[in-house]
Amino acid sequence: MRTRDRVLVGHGTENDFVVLPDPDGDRWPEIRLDAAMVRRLCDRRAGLGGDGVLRVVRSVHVPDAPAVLGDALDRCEWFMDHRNADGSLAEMCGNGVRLFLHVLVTEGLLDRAACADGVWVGTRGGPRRLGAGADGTYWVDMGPAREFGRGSAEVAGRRFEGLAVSMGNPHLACLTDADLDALDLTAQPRFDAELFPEGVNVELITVLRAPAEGADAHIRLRVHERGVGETRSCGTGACAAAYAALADAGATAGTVVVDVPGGRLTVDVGPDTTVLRGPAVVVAAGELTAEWLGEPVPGS
Ligand SMILES: N[C@@H](CCC[C@H](N)C(=O)O)C(=O)O
Repeated sequence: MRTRDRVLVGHGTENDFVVLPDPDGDRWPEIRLDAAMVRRLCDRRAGLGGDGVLRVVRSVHVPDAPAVLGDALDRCEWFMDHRNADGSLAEMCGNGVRLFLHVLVTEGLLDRAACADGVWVGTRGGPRRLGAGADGTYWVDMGPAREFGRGSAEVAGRRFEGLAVSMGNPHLACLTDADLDALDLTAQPRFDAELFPEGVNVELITVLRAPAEGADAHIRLRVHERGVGETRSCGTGACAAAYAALADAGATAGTVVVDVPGGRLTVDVGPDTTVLRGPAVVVAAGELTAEWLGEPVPGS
């Protein structure tokens, strides 16, 4: 009988994840980590609860890694195999990838000193460089934001216009003067399926301090995530929102402080880079029980 499975729960600005260490790819193959298992793990009452699952696996054990990483496969020892809470795959996760690096360090799979200059990690959105800051936070360079038009979303009967931005995954970043606290984000926003054939993460953003020379811009956002629902934070959403706030002010670069319901992130937008910084926390570590897994219970 298989020994019980090690599992961790953690979060980045309260965007929370179930983390499954599977370095050699033999514990959680696709056939076992199917959509139904992801939904069970993320269930907040009958499972551990989370906005998604992160499988910590070496890239060589991920069947689709060569296709998504190409020549970068050699420099990406590790692969962040991310799933949304509904079981769907996502290309990228800005909060998850910081937690992923933190787990590599805390599980003894990577030396923290090795992250000082940055390490490459594989994702379905391509390779990403990330590292540990001296203050205990983590950073990730998402590469440049890619704008692909304007669109709109309907949230609780109200229409919001925004920029379509890819951070590897799709976003609609809507600047608004609406009272963010008063918005009901419980239902899936309606969106333009032609612009977003794979679905979209919708950010509603208010500008607290507009981008200006010599001072960081400051924005606040709420987000409805594809495959999850409203979450307390979204790292790629913060990057898309920072890009949209800068673009609205006619800027293409700058630092933007992003307040999310679960905390604070910082985004540095440069000509070819989007560097996201923020915390990552492991809350608990333990084992899944045979009882929950539906396997023979030892001693019974
Ligand atoms: N919370 C994440 C984004 C996770 C993926 C997203 N729901 C999608 O389907 O694109 C983040 O921190 O970026």
